Amino acid sequence: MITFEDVVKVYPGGSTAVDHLSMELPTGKMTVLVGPSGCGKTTSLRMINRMISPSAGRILIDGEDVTAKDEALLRRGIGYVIQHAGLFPHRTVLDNVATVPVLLGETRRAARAKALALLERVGLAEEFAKRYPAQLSGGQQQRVGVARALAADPPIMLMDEPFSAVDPVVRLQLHDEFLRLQQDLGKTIVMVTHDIDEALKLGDRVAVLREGGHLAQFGTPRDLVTNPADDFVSGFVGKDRGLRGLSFDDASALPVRPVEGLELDAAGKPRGGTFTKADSLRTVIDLVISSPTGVAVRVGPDGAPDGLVSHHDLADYLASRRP
Ligand SMILES: Nc1ncnc2c1ncn2[C@@H]1O[C@H](COP(=O)(O)OP(=O)(O)OP(=O)(O)O)[C@@H](O)[C@H]1O
Repeated sequence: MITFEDVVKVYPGGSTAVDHLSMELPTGKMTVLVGPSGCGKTTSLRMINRMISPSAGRILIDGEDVTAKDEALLRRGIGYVIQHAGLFPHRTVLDNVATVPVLLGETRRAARAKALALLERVGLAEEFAKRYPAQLSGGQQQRVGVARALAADPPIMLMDEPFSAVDPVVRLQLHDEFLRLQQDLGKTIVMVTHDIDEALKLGDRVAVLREGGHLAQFGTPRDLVTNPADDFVSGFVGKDRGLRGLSFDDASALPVRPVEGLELDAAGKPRGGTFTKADSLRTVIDLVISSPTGVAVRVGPDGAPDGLVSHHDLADYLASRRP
């Protein structure tokens, strides 16, 4: 666990970047710091690995004050990924990733084998290994940045706007890949973004900061959407809060009608969009709205249709859930 205990940062010249920040970031989870420009996100992140020192208060990792640790040892346990990836321009992709394991004492051969495995892990084929960073797209560079941060296998990863320099389509793809990766790795991740959608999608916990380095709310994405602490948070989370809230509930309790006279394609699968019990209610609503027939088809684990939902069924179900 990473604990912020009443942390304050005042820069020379008097601007308060972080104001009495207290929060607990759980081990093995991803916590996202989000808020408008200048609210102290990057400053808070960099105090964790001591690139910046607090003016007051303490930051603890598993109960130990970071300032009590040897700085080099501390950083070895903390990977760092930044916007534009920050790769070494004159080293190949492979060497960018292999550098840290070599510094940590691995043989060049072992480090390269590890680097290749990591590149594959983040979705880069072997052919990219020999290229230089300038010969990659922004999204590919970002993947190399993540692979490089993972190379020392640090328990903690700090990520400062890692996905913001890539276009929106690639960004969504990177999000999904990253969520899958994190499911396997279970690192303690702290990520900074100014994009609330990114924060709500990726964060197990989200810290919303506001101007002057104040913590407006700390909670799960569901907490923020369904129970915003104040007008600032509800304004930041957005106007479609009601709809967003439905992305946190799955369709397991949604009643379905029996499947009758459903048109199937040659493979015996229903035409159009389908959902499973694990999909969110928001997904089901979207399917029903966009379906030419006005119904969405639920399928079982084998892909066979096992129920139908119409506009009316959805409206009735949502009405029945009202407190
Ligand atoms: N080295 C510095 N010296 C003086 N003031 C600084 C310094 N670094 C940051 N600040 C100020 O501290 C405040 C917080 O900055 P910080 O970079 O942590 O914000 P941020 O939320 O990460 O912003 P952004 O989203 O724009 O990157 C800002 O008002 C900034 O101008």
